[in-house]
Amino acid sequence: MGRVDIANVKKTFENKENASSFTVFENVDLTVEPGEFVSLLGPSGCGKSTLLNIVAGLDRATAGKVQVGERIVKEPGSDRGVVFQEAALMPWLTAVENVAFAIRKKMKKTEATERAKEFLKLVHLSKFVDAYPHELSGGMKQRVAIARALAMDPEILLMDEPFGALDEQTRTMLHREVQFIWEETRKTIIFVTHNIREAIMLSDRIVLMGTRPGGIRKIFPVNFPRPRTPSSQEFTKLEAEIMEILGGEIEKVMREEMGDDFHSKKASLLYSTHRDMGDNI
Ligand SMILES: Nc1ncnc2c1ncn2[C@@H]1O[C@H](COP(=O)(O)OP(=O)(O)OP(=O)(O)O)[C@@H](O)[C@H]1O
Repeated sequence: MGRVDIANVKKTFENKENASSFTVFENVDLTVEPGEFVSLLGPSGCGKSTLLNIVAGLDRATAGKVQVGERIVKEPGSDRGVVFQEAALMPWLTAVENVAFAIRKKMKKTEATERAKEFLKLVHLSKFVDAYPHELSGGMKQRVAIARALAMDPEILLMDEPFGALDEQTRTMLHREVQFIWEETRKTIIFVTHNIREAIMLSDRIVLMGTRPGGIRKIFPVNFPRPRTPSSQEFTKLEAEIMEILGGEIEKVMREEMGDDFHSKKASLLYSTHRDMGDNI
């Protein structure tokens, strides 16, 4: 239950127009234990979303295999709930109707509504069950999306930069929320992020991915207790360790994208400014 095995996975995208191909990553091996919270962290384009989509069954691996428990992943399934950066709620339905819609085939309407309310309570939205998406803030919409994914009772929750589009304050609040949900439900969570602090705040382990060649660079266990404080010594020490490798990966990406315009000093300056602002990188 809830265990994810990613074995020797490779992903190549074919470009039919110019008959070329591009391998995003290969030899990716990762086991996520039941109830574990694992973040995928890495520079833009290293394939975090691609890997998550393969686990979700929304994309196929070119080689290797992904298993959830004993089942080989070939397509999306109710054992895996996905939350994306945009909540993608149906604007003509209220919060409770949005959540109930996702489970209405499995049970009677009244039961689906009750269950939807239960999960909106879990994400602390009881007061907003009858609100329409346009009446909700970005953070609230994401909480509805999380409630919708949880209402299907998946073994695994796959989250693709769920807070990437939100402001810092809302993101901090939702970190607490996700931590609470994870502690309450003990779902296995795989969480894609650009943000080192977010990864350290939430995860049991952080999987650092890189590019050219794409793959896993290093896995960092986060061994200190929650709730975690970014100013603590153990937090900043781990942040610096991760940054050391991630900084090099980001420079590689920038060098490739900017060609002759690239200045390594400028890149590290830009990077540390973003870091000091607690920003995404
Ligand atoms: N359908 C596709 N066809 C061709 N190339 C693709 C496709 N989807 C993704 N890619 C490429 O694969 C690489 C990995 O993309 P992916 O979105 O997984 O990276 P990422 O690490 O999640 O990036 P970001 O953090 O910017 O979202 C990128 O170079 C991207 O352009």
